[in-house]
Amino acid sequence: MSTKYIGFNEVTKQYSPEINSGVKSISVSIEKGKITAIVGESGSGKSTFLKLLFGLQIPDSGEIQFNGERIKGPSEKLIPGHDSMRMVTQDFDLNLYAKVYDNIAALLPNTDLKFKNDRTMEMLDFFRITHLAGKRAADLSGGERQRVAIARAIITQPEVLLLDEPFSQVDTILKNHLRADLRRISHELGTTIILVSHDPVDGLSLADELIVMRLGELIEKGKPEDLYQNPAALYTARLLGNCNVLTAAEASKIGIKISGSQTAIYPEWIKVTKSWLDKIYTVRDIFFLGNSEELLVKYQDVTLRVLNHHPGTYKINDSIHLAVNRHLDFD
Ligand SMILES: Nc1ncnc2c1ncn2[C@@H]1O[C@H](COP(=O)(O)OP(=O)(O)OP(=O)(O)O)[C@@H](O)[C@H]1O
Repeated sequence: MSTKYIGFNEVTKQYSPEINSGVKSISVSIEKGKITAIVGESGSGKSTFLKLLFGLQIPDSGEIQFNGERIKGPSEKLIPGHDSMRMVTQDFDLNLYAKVYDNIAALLPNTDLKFKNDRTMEMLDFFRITHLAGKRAADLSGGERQRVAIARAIITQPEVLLLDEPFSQVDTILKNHLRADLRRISHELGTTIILVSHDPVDGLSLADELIVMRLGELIEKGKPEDLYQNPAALYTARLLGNCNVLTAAEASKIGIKISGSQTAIYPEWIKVTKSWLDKIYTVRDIFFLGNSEELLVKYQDVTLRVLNHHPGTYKINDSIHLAVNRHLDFD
């Protein structure tokens, strides 16, 4: 049997015996060279997962293995944290009064100064921050600091890069850059990247694998497309897709027979049709999304959100017909 690259085996960490906290009985493996995103609502245990993996927390029970060896807890190491991993936290951990160049170079020893300088310049170039080399970290924007923090984390070529909420401080344009940077790190350097995000869309668009967490438990793991299209849990569909959720009675009212007690319908699975045989829905509100719009429609007391790719076609109070192409039923 081959050794798992990263493996959690029945890992539990509770911060307090009385209240539900931390993570519970997590068993999962993470593959080398992939980008894995841990997603879940606030307090679901995502950061705890990352801290346990890096060795900043020790499990109450169970074990975490990396390359066949147990991850040591903070009390077992002189400097907490695994030597083959680097973690970028939300506060970036930069020396604010040092220049960008020195923040990055400081991670390399002085034994080979040419190598140190070449490697630092390479990192600055890789992250398109050469022009910031002489600026103090304190004078950078949030997005710039983030790139410096990631450059600093990968200059020593760690096997694993752990990122806690990397997208929390960046706007949409920077988010696109950061996403591309992380893909490049993964593809060109072969670094295994594990990131935590409270916005599942970030995970959907970037990760090779998603781990879905809720209340400290692992709900499911899989490829983003698979989890989006065929989630095992309603929680996953809600988290990833902002789906409509109907009870069996509500579904029946709009002519859908389901096999469980609830059904999930993504807004893009509903089409506006021309058929006069279908039920008549009333457009109650319209939310412009740029290249599409979301229609809030109502039939009796059932409200649905529908994605319309042709903004401007409908007005509030218009009567429309709908066809539900797909739904996911849950017990
Ligand atoms: N040091 C701590 N002491 C006590 N409870 C903690 C501690 N750290 C986390 N918790 C609790 O453990 C649970 C999981 O927290 P964690 O930070 O891992 O979740 P998260 O999914 O990363 O949340 P968020 O998205 O809000 O950052 C939460 O209920 C939290 O309140």
